[in-house]
Amino acid sequence: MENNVAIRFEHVNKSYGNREILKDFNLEIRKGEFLTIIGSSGSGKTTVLKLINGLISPTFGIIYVDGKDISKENQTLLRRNIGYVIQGIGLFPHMTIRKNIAYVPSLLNHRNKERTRKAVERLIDVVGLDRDMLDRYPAELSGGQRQRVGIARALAANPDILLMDEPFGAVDEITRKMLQSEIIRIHEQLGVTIVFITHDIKEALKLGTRVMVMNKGLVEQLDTPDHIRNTPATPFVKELIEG
Ligand SMILES: Nc1ncnc2c1ncn2[C@@H]1O[C@H](COP(=O)(O)OP(=O)(O)OP(=O)(O)O)[C@@H](O)[C@H]1O
Repeated sequence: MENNVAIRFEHVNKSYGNREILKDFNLEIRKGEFLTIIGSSGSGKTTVLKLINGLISPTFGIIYVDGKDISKENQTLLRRNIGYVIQGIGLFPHMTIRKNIAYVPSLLNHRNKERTRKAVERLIDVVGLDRDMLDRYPAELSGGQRQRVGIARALAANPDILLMDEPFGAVDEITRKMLQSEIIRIHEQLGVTIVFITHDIKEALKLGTRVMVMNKGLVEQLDTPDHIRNTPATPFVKELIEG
């Protein structure tokens, strides 16, 4: 496998009981790509994300991360290299923002407090929050600010891959726009591979270097935002674009 491939699904099938959710699913995501996934509810988007970080296993088929078959990898190490951001990220309410961000193995493991402090400050800068928020508690932040902390925490492990499941779903339109600009900047700055689920076609087209449209466990179209916009491959994609 070429070494510029971050994630690869090879003939993956995922069933829950006798319900087949993904059918002969194939996907290659290159390193540094920003892939957005959009599609009907229940089409298997979250299933794809959970398969990447080994939270669930395929029924058939193989998933490779950085060229390695993940079923043969140490799951803890795999997940350490993959950040996961979900809507309304569960911050620890009794810990300050500083502690919440530092609460990852790579920062906890070394005893160098100064290094941890610097790393946390760098992360809070990266997600565009003021440093004076570090000593507050999650309840003292707005929803959008908490979401930024969630991203900072996911980045704290210095992951190669960032999985984001509707991370901006619960915030107002203005905050959403700011978070979108922030994640584009973070992607450009850190070169991390991002897989991002959204229900908003505008968001999918704005953020993605490629967009995957899913419907009922199948890929309707996987293409650049321009191609999706200008040459929708199926009636489903056309309807999505025309809204
Ligand atoms: N643990 C489970 N057991 C049984 N069925 C499941 C399980 N997890 C998900 N499903 C089903 O699999 C299908 C795909 O779920 P998934 O969460 O991947 O969809 P999604 O595209 O992310 O949907 P949404 O946009 O609504 O979040 C759904 O029909 C869901 O009900």
